[in-house]
Amino acid sequence: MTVILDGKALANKMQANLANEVADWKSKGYRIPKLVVILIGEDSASKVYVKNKEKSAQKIGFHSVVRRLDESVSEAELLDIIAEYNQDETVDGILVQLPLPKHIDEENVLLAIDPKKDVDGFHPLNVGKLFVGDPDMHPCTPFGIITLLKEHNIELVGKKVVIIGRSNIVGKPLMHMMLNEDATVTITHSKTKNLKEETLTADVLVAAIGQAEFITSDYVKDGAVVIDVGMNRNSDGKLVGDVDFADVLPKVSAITPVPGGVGPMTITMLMEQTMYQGRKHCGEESHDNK
Ligand SMILES: NC(=O)C1=CN([C@@H]2O[C@H](COP(=O)(O)OP(=O)(O)OC[C@H]3O[C@@H](n4cnc5c(N)ncnc54)[C@H](OP(=O)(O)O)[C@@H]3O)[C@@H](O)[C@H]2O)C=CC1
Ligand SMILES: Nc1nc(=O)c2c([nH]1)NC[C@@H]1CN(c3ccc(C(=O)N[C@@H](CCC(=O)O)C(=O)O)cc3)C=[N+]21
Ligand SMILES: [Mg+2]
Repeated sequence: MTVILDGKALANKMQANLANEVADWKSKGYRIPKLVVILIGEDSASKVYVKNKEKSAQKIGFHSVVRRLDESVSEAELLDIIAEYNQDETVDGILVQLPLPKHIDEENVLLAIDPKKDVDGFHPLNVGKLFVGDPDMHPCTPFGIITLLKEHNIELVGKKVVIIGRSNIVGKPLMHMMLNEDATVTITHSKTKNLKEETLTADVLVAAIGQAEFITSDYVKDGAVVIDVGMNRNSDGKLVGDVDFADVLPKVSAITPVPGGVGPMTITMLMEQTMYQGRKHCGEESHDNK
């Protein structure tokens, strides 16, 4: 029997738990966590993610601020705005939506965010902590994938995990998290020779490519677990993953759908990490309910 790894269901459950915790804090007069999302320009895909994040934050009861900046904002202005939120003690999490306009250096921006407020886990300090096996703030998409697999008791110890895609926001951090779970990890990319030879060895196959329905059943070993990170529009404008779901389904033991798989988990981990910071700063010593 094939298990559909329902990210939406787990996201709803985890977000309901967070909402209960926030309601409890409210009743005690504690300060409520605040998440600031900085969105630059008019990229419509980015706006959808930002809207989903805002919806979840409001449902949980967090203070949620979306700071929209014009495409033409300078790097210096953006760094000043980040510094302002770093200093603001009522702000627990700061996220700058990627990708950035070309005139802004991504590394400078990620370095500017206080690592303690870096709910995306993209600051080099947090990246380094993950690399040495002592993570603090995690990148949300890979963290969501690990959380979903654990919820379904899918064993990772000693398993062969093959990741397609080596981005800093998905593939590379997931490689480290899988290593920290004692999996044996292979990472592949556009220069990989004989990709299929690699993917056919996978007990757990993760597609983070950005190409609609690229992975068909001939890439997948019988009984594998398939995780689809992709968010693509197909020719009819429908949201589809990097995996051809219907083609692969009969072959796998478990699979994530798109939508309703990894996406909602990404947002939930963002909320969890905002709460994680909030738990340190919204307790009895800081119950001024700002
Ligand atoms: N669900 C969620 O929460 C999230 C979804 N996404 C989605 O996941 C997908 C990947 O995102 P992201 O990691 O940012 O993507 P990037 O575009 O940064 O990276 C894509 C990776 O796929 C590799 N690749 C591209 N084509 C091929 C190919 N034909 N064969 C093998 N490897 C290939 C690239 O190789 P190379 O390095 O050689 O170029 C690269 O490493 C996108 O669809 C994105 O929208 C992203 C983040 C969160
Ligand atoms: N600093 C930064 N952090 C990010 O985490 C980040 C980013 N920049 N840039 C863009 C990518 C992409 N990403 C998604 C998050 C949720 C959904 C999501 O909610 N998907 C829903 C449905 C989407 C819809 O409403 O159609 C689903 O899969 O069910 C998708 C994609 C976060 N990213
Ligand atoms: Mg990218």
